[in-house]
Amino acid sequence: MGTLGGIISDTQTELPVVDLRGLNQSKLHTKAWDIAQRELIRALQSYGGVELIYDQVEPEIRDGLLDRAVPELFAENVATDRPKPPPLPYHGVYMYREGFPYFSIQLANLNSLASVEEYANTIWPQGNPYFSNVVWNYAVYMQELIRMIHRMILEGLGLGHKYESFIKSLANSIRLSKYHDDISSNETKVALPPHKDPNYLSIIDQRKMDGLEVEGSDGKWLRVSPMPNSFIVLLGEAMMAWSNGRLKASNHRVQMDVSKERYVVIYGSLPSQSNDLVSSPMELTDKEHPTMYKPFKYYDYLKFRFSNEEDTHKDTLKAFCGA
Ligand SMILES: O=C(O)CCC(=O)C(=O)O
Ligand SMILES: [Fe+2]
Repeated sequence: MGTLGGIISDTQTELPVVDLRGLNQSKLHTKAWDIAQRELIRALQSYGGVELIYDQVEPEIRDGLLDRAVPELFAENVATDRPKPPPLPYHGVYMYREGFPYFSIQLANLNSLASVEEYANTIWPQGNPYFSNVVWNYAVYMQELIRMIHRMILEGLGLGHKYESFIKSLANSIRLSKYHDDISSNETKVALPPHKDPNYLSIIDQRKMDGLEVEGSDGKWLRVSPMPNSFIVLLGEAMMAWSNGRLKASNHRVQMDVSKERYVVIYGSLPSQSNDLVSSPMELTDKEHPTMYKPFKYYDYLKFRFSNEEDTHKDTLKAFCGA
């Protein structure tokens, strides 16, 4: 344990760990940055996921979000007063999976404190400054981290010059999730079935309750048990397509004792609604890497994917836009 700026473990039983402590975008191309970038790419090529040690987020914000703001939100019965299904799958405010003790609230187009306040006002008519501030402060920290990861990915693929325009094309979202079933047995079971996220990247903060499992290249499930100062990052299908399959989308699931409550926060990057074409740059196609996916519109793919949810496509993205 403990190599600075590099990989700590990449055995087949654990997700690789990359240390980002001391790094930021003013440290581009220092030795530590280059090592971390290389190891990040390696992890995303073979697992589609990585544990990042990142200590820039104020502990009061992380604790406040997961220990207070999110539980208080779910205490408002947002999970039981289920409104109509959202107009766009994975994009409305409310999400759940039929038959699983999982419920999630997504705040899309997260671009200002006012956008969080607007949502908070729908739950608490007098507003809830604690909730709004903690969610927005967390989003600001995540924005910095997600930019750093995208920069490492683009540079690692030799496309650093596309970074600014890529970042401009992104939207961000935050999902607040709760897992719990009102049962007395302490049985461990699948609480969220295996899936790939459709977006570019997901940064998961689960803190005290484990449950996330990532499929390794040998098909075995790796139990993820992040350290208190780390985050789990998973690559989604849009990034796999953009990278022309050079990076892999992580297949993952949640397995846990659902008689206990588990809260999770996921910050994500995805194509913006006004410009949602996912098209792999031609630099990533050559003889050894023929085109894997035709350019596609992200929101069309979401509709396809979620209208085929019960379908048994082994690879939904390929079925939609495979070349
Ligand atoms: O709860 C977790 O750890 C991951 C949840 C997840 O994969 C999702 O909501 O897409
Ligand atoms: Fe997921």
